Amino acid sequence: MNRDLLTVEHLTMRFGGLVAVDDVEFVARDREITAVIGPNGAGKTTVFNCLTGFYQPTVGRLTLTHEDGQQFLLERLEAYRIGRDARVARTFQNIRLFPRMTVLENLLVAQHTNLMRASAFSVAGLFGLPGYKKAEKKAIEKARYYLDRTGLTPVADWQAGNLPYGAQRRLEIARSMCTDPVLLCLDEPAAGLNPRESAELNQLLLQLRNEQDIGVLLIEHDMSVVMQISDHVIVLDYGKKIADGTAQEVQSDPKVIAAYLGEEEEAL
Ligand SMILES: Nc1ncnc2c1ncn2[C@@H]1O[C@H](COP(=O)(O)OP(=O)(O)OP(=O)(O)O)[C@@H](O)[C@H]1O
Repeated sequence: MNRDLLTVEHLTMRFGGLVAVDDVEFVARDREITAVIGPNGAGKTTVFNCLTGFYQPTVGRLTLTHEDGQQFLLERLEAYRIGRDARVARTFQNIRLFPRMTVLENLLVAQHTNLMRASAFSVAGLFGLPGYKKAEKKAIEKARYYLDRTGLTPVADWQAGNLPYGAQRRLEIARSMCTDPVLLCLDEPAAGLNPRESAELNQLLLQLRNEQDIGVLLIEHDMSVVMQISDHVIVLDYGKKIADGTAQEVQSDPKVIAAYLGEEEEAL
């Protein structure tokens, strides 16, 4: 079994009287795709917002463990440290690229922090430090690598905003990968994709899982994506976890079927 990457314990998020996430617990493993699913309003995005520092959970412990054993308690970190130090990357339901920059530029901007560090945060560093030249070369190599992995090399010089929708989604994933994440959180990556684009996305996510040392956490409504690529599925309903298992297991779970059909649980 792959090692535990993210451990979520007693995660609770209240907004006034509304309990959006209610004592949720799960584990996401390294080199696995873990899907978080559930009907509208189940609390999926709120879980992501707690993991990535947009919200401070009301209660809960979110432990991310790197391969070398170093642990990060995400609920105690500021959002920028969750990205930079704990190495959690995220995409959003709505595409958030720099539309007027080229595809390549989008991938280089993602590596801005590393480049600025190599320049010692100075103009002199930009022109004089050998470390900067090396970092710049590495950034370009990494961008080229992910252009290749995501099939975007032929459109590297296009403005990102002019790409077809499916390619924009792949670029968002490539951009996240350029920040060297150990955990990649994708919020509805298949939203708005046609069946062909959706199949390409499946291939890309499986390839990343197989080739990179990362865990993928996925919120997705498209069940063809969830069932085909997830190693592990967590189902939320009204903020509570109602199922946790393989795609096959949760698919046949009566509680999950009832939640999706809107039936009363007591009626089961
Ligand atoms: N900032 C907020 N303030 C108040 N209520 C919120 C806030 N964010 C989310 N909620 C509420 O929390 C509940 C869970 O919302 P959330 O967006 O996490 O669900 P979801 O499962 O991601 O839904 P969807 O599939 O529709 O995106 C909903 O009732 C929502 O209205």
